[in-house]
Amino acid sequence: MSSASYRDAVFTTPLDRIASFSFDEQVVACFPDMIRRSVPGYGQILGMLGVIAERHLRHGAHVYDLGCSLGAVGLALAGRLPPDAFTLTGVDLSPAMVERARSTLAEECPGHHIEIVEGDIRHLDYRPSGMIVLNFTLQFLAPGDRDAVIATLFEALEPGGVLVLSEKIVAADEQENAWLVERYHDFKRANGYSDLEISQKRTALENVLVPDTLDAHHARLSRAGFSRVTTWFQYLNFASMIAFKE
Ligand SMILES: Nc1ncnc2c1ncn2[C@@H]1O[C@H](C[S@+](CC[C@H]([NH3+])C(=O)[O-])CC(=O)[O-])[C@@H](O)[C@H]1O
Ligand SMILES: O=C(O)C(=O)Cc1ccccc1
Repeated sequence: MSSASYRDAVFTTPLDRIASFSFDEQVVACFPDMIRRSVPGYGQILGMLGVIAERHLRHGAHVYDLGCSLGAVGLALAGRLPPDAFTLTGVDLSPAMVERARSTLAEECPGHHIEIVEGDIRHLDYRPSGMIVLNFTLQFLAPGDRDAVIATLFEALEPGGVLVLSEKIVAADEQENAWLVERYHDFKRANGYSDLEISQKRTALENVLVPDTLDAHHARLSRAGFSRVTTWFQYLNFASMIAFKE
């Protein structure tokens, strides 16, 4: 079992051919560093998820963390809520992520009821739940698959349940979007990434991470049946929404 975590150097050297970004062993080994240096507000969003769970979760309710990567959402909830407050299923498609999430959670929160399942969130048999979190995951699904997943999650939520959706977003206005993307690249530079790393990763993410506008997210959530949707967080071109089921 290797639990060492490395600095993200995935795109540091010039690559002849830039392969599509994938959540493989190389990414898993540096993922905590990669996501903290690349997603504005990542730590703040995780902290707030615990607060949202405290406020909205019925005692003992079930939580899904979809696209759980290394289980950060489960860890955040376990850090704020006692073991009997909730059960949680983390789901991820990447075997390397799942293997490491399991060992981390077993070590960090042994008393909590958290299981990690290797699977595709598009084809899961969901059980009734009080809270479903997609923390930067929907953006990796083919755009044509997104409506059906959100509709399924609406059905899985109990009345009073909440869906938290964090996403990289695109602004509809071209000038606004250009400014946000430029400042996002400045944010990455300030976090130690070189121009080469920024540009090679951007190429690797083309057609892999396809962002929607905030309006498209709100419209999709409304179509699925959510009566109220609030964007509770935005930092540059990264946002988090909460959708309420009546
Ligand atoms: N169809 C799918 N089914 C299951 N998992 C998937 C699928 N597609 C992609 N994934 C998984 O979604 C995760 C997205 S990362 C989430 C961060 C985490 N939530 C965090 O709070 O640290 C976000 C990012 O890296 O920007 C990866 O682990 C993929 O394997
Ligand atoms: O780095 C980027 O450009 C992002 O959009 C965030 C990100 C973080 C981790 C994996 C993939 C994308």
